[in-house]
Amino acid sequence: MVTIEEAHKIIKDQKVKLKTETRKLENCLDFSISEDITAPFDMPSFDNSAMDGYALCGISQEYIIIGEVAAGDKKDFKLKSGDAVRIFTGAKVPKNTTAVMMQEKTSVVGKKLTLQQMPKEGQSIRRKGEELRKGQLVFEKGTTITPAGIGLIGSLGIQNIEVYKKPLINLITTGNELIEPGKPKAEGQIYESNSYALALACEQFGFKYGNKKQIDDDFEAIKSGIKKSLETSDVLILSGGISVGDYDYVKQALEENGVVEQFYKVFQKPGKPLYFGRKENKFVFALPGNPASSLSCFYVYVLPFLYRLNGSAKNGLQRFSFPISHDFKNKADRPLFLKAKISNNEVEILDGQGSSMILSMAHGNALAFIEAETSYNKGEKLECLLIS
Ligand SMILES: Nc1nc2c(c(=O)[nH]1)N[C@H]1C(S)=C(S)[C@@H](COP(=O)(O)OP(=O)(O)OC[C@H]3O[C@@H](n4cnc5c(N)ncnc54)[C@H](O)[C@@H]3O)O[C@H]1N2
Ligand code: MOO
Repeated sequence: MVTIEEAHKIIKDQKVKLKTETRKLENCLDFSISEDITAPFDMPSFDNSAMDGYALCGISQEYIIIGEVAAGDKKDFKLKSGDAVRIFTGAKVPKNTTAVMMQEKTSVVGKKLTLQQMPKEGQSIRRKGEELRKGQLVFEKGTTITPAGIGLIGSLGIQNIEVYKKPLINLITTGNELIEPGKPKAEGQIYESNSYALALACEQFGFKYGNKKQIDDDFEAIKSGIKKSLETSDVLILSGGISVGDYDYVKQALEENGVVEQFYKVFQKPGKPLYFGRKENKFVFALPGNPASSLSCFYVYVLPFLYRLNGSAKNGLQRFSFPISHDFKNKADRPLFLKAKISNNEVEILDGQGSSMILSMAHGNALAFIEAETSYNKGEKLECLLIS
């Protein structure tokens, strides 16, 4: 049995080989970049108008309109004092432009332009390089690409990005009692739900699983299922069959497949029988079968490791401390990850904390962490991991 800190350290200390690939801009969402991205040119790359209106030379109330420039035009006017040019948003401002005045503040008679207010120098001009300078660091290696990030990289004219490959993840659930949702349920059976929760937890954070398999509590079937799944996994996630019952075959089946235990059992609730192992560059998390235990262990241990394999600078769920909305005492000798709900800047520990109970997790949005044998008074701050 290891402590939570020891388990995290063992996971963190694993030597991993990160693989990279080149991906097209549009296929990079949630990938982590594997080399710094710098601006290839100033952005904007030329002074341009922020408004539809008139580019003006000199500060005055009246000007003569000498031409027009629209977005994308290559025309190159050189203004003299008193000149104005009709201009549109995004168009390159002519040389010697002092300011741009939006058209709503102007009136035009023939070629004569009259302003309703005096222009201010530089008004409504987006200056070359005001957002980014050529060579400036845009994204550090390890940054996860968001939609805005894709927009920014695209605006820099970059089409192919060097990213870390995502780990290949396979899922195996075990248990004779498990049947697929949608099928009729016999006495003693329950619907298999962990694979759905785990698969979508992967997807929520930008990871996809390759395949999922449901296997009965049969040693040979579990052993060969693991062998086959390992062939195509960087990370194999199992659920169930990892405790000490007569039909809990997962640990032995992993060992017989050459997986080497890195830790087994963590001093925590839920998720005590959590197992972590490795076979060369393949990693295995065997999560306890109880639905709340498997998902908590995914959030607390598997997710940070997936981020690591993904080359991401992130190391797990976001953590925040919130005042607790009621008194709470952890009477247990183990630290707890409690299903909790953050609302109105307070955290409430929800009813229904059993490891088999997923209702409170589904209604909540956080896991609150409490040390063993610790009390909290209403208003005291409690550390929470945000799950949604
Ligand atoms: N004698 C002991 N018994 C148990 C201990 C212990 O220390 N000594 N630990 C308990 C703890 S803590 C946990 S957690 C469970 C974990 O057991 P397993 O990982 O072997 O899980 P199973 O026995 O296969 O299943 C537990 C529970 O969860 C349901 N389950 C399993 N898989 C799924 C699934 N894919 N979808 C939905 N529900 C699932 C299963 O039906 C069981 O009710 O062991 C305790 N026992
Ligand atoms: O440690 Mo288990 O996950 O509580 O039921």
